[in-house]
Amino acid sequence: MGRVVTALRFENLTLGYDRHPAIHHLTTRVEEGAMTAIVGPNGAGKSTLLKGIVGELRPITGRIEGVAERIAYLPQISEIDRSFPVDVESVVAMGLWREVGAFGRIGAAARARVADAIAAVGLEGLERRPIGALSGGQMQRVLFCRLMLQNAPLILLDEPFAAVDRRTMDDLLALLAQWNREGRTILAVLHSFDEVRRHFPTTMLIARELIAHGDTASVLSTENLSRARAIGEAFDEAAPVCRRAA
Ligand SMILES: Nc1ncnc2c1ncn2[C@@H]1O[C@H](COP(=O)(O)OP(=O)(O)OP(=O)(O)O)[C@@H](O)[C@H]1O
Repeated sequence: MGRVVTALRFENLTLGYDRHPAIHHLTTRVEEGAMTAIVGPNGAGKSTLLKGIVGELRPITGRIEGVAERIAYLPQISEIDRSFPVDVESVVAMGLWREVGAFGRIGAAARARVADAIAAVGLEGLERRPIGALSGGQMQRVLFCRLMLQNAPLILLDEPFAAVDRRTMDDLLALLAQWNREGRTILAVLHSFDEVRRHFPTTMLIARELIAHGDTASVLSTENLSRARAIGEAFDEAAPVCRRAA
């Protein structure tokens, strides 16, 4: 057995908006090199959890430990502005900004890496196309390509296969598996249990709180899923701030 190292530790973590908790009292850990799906009903707090990990949201209570210095984060596609007049190659090259700086010139070696990454996601020939003129699947390939260049040990993805065709999803799942084999930790918010069961060995099921976290087959039990559904349905958006002891 290899050494098991904790990548992320959540300690009594509560995250929310205007002090109103979206997810509360989460205590669990994600091991380094895990390939974990985050699932739960609509409004369960899945996107909120990713925002907490990247530091877009500060904990209301509790903490997150072990966050890698470099995180590659793919937000929901709806949060990405595609009207910005920029082409495929430029968006992909942004994946190198940590290495070359925001306004740095890209040298020949970096340019070759960008070209290789574009080829790896099957987008050769589209380098100069404005991102506003891409299909949903092509755009998601561009974003995965940028993630690839970020070369981060921790990769967070929020519904990466929404609005993509079957072929693109299979190609992108293969990329995720490859990144995971390279030792990267992957956390992905997903809705399709088929993909979760087939490709993600571990799953975290949340519904405003942690329902279960562990090996995918046990987490996605009928009992756990109906508990998650019941908590999701019972949640009162107008409820007062949580009173449970911290
Ligand atoms: N910017 C915000 N301001 C206020 N409340 C928010 C904000 N973003 C999310 N929420 C609320 O926080 C709760 C959790 O939302 P979140 O987006 O994390 O859920 P989710 O599990 O990702 O849902 P879905 O599967 O529908 O994308 C919801 O009640 C939502 O209305």
